[in-house]
Amino acid sequence: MTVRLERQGSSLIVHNSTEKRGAITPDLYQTIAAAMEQARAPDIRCVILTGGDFFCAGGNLKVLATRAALAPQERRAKIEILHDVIRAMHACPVPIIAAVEGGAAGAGLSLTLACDFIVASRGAQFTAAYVKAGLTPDGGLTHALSRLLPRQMAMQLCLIGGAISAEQLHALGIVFQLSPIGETLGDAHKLAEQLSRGPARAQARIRQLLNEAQDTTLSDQLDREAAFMAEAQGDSEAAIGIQAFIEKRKAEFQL
Ligand SMILES: CC(C)(COP(=O)(O)OP(=O)(O)OC[C@H]1O[C@@H](n2cnc3c(N)ncnc32)[C@H](O)[C@@H]1OP(=O)(O)O)[C@@H](O)C(=O)NCCC(=O)NCCSC(=O)/C=C1/CC=CC=CO1
Repeated sequence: MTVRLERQGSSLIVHNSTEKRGAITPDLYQTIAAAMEQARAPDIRCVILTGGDFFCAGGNLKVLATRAALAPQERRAKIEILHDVIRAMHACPVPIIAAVEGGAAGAGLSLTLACDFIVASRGAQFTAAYVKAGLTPDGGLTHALSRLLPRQMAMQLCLIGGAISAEQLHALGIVFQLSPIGETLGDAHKLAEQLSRGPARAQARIRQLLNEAQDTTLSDQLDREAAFMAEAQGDSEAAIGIQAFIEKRKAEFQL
C-alpha cells in the first residue's frame, strides 16, 4: 500500500493508497509537492488526487499521539509541512480534482477542500474529526469551511466533529459530481479531459484570480482583473476563442 505519482496523458495523478483509511504518511506530502512542481510544465493540464476505498483519514492518530513528547517548535514544524503543501496547491497553475471514494476526515478533508473540483462517490462521508481527538483543524480547513458554509454549519462540523454526506455537499455546490462507488477516478479523468480542451493560460489566470479574491479588497481585485484581462485579450487563446464564436463553431485551443 503506497503513495505514488502517475502521469496519464496531460494529467498527473496522486494515488494515496495507504493503510488505515488512507491516513497521511510523509510520502503523501512529498508526492503532492512533486505533483505541484511538475504541474508547472506546459503539457500538464490537471492534477488528480485519489485514494483507496476511503480517500484520506487525515493525520495518523498513532503518530500524532507521540507528538506531545516533542518541543512545541518541532510540533509546529511538522504541521508546517502540511501547510506548505496546501500553499503549493493554492499556487498550482492547473486545476486540481479530488476523486473521493468513501470520504475524508481531518486533514484529509482539508486536502479535499484545497482542490478545485470534488468528484465523490455516492454516500461518501466527510468529517472534520479533529475535535473528537481533542485537536484543532489545520491544513486551511477553517479558512475553507468559513467561506463555503454558513458560520453555524462550519461550527457544527468543527465543534461536534460529525459527518456531512457527499449528497449534502453536492446540494451546496461543494461536491461537483456524485459518482457510483468505484467510479470517481474514471469520472475525474473525464473532467480532466474536458478541462484540457479549454484555454490553459486563461484557466491559470482564472484560478489565480479566484484564489486571490478570497483575501483581498474589491479595489485590489479590480486591479488584478484589469491586468489579467488585458493580458488575456492579447493572448492567442482569445483570438482563437473569439474567432470561433464569430464563425459559430466550437473553439479548438492548442493542446
Ligand atoms: C471516519 C473514519 C476515517 C473511517 O471510519 P470507518 O470506515 O468506520 O473505519 P474504522 O474502522 O474507523 O478505521 C479502519 C482502520 O483504520 C484506522 N484509522 C482510521 N483513521 C485513522 C487515523 N486517522 N489514524 C490512524 N488510524 C486510523 C482505524 O483505527 C482502524 O484500524 P484497525 O482496523 O487497526 O482498528 C474513522 O476511522 C475516523 O474517524 N478516523 C479518525 C479521523 C481522525 O481523527 N483523523 C485525524 C484528524 S487530526 C489530523 O488530521 C491532523 C493532522 C495534524 C498535522 C499534520 C498533518 C496531518 O494531520
